[in-house]
Amino acid sequence: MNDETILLVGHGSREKSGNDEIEAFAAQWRERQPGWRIEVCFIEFSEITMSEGLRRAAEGARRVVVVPLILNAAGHVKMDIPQAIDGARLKFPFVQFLYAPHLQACDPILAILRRRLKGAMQALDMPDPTTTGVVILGRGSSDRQANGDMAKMARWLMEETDHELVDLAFTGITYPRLEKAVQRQSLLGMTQVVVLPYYLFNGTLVERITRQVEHLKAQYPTIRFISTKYFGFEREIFELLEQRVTDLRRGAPIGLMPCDGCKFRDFAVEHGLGGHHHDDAVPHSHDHDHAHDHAHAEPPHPHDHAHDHPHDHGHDHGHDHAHAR
Ligand SMILES: C[C@@]1(CC(=O)O)c2cc3[nH]c(cc4nc(cc5[nH]c(cc(n2)[C@H]1CCC(=O)O)[C@@](C)(CC(=O)O)[C@@H]5CCC(=O)O)C(CC(=O)O)=C4CCC(=O)O)c(CCC(=O)O)c3CC(=O)O
Ligand SMILES: [Co+2]
Repeated sequence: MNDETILLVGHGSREKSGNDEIEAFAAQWRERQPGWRIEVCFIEFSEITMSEGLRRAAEGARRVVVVPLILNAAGHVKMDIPQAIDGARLKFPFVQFLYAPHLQACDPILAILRRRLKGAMQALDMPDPTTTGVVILGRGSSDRQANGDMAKMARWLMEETDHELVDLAFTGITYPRLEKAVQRQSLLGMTQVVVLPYYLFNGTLVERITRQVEHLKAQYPTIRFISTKYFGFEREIFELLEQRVTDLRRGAPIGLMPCDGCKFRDFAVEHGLGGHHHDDAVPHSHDHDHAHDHAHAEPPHPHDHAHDHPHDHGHDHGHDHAHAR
């Protein structure tokens, strides 16, 4: 399929090494999939903006598959990328643009967290998990749906391990912050604390986390701290993205997102944005947590995040969250 471009959308960072890692990730992906034409662009902090990336991807292509290299769905996934795609559709009317779902809080991501936690426990010489607190440290957003998905991961990790205390903290925007989570874990008698940054690549935030953990070590000399590596290059990330691409090519409905807790609901209703089905009494029983088990065909769901579904004319933005049309 040489008339198709995969456009990988990374977040981007002021810390150049983070952007270099995303380029390196794309290079590794090309090695895994030599037949695919893979381009890269960034939401922020790069000359290769989304509009530039979309232009490059559209060149000589009949179809562009936009694949966000993003963990959670907040403003970037719900607003920024769809807006950029809308712009590209106007500029390149003969190119079809498909929008894949973000990575999501799902079992493959949980597998990475479990591997990181296991490695940390080994590095600590396997202490008692009941006195070893865990803190999943997410970026945080003002979207409670995205923040809630992280809470789900903390819960799942607790259910899959012997750690009794798996907390969630955020680097910014929302609370609690790492310091508060550690303060609580200290009061509850934890003698080890494992910090699991929920990040894909290096950046100013990851570097800040490293400094914060050093600070905490000095502040709590009786607690042993360990902070694990971000997970952009893990096998599961490549596999999730590949699943996204093959699902979209098949035209499978994927990445269903429930409306519960969605911060753009009122905005969309107020502005009468077409295609936004928040008021429909659609049961969310088939809200998929992972994009893996989509072998069964389902009718398109209004929250189907597979934008520009090839068989879904006139409703090309499945999860129509308030992007202007
Ligand atoms: C350092 C900083 C940039 C700077 O100023 O240098 C930075 C950096 C990075 N953000 C990343 C990720 C995300 N950023 C957001 C959202 C926002 N990020 C914003 C600020 C900042 N982000 C600056 C620090 C401010 C501070 O001190 O806290 C906000 C406030 C303003 C804005 O950017 O619009 C806006 C809040 C919107 C709201 O209110 O909700 C979301 C959620 C979403 O989608 O909206 C995700 C998750 C994406 C996912 O889920 O993957 C990554 C990639 C991490 C990785 O690799 O995983 C980096 C790279 C790095 O760390 O350098
Ligand atoms: Co950010």
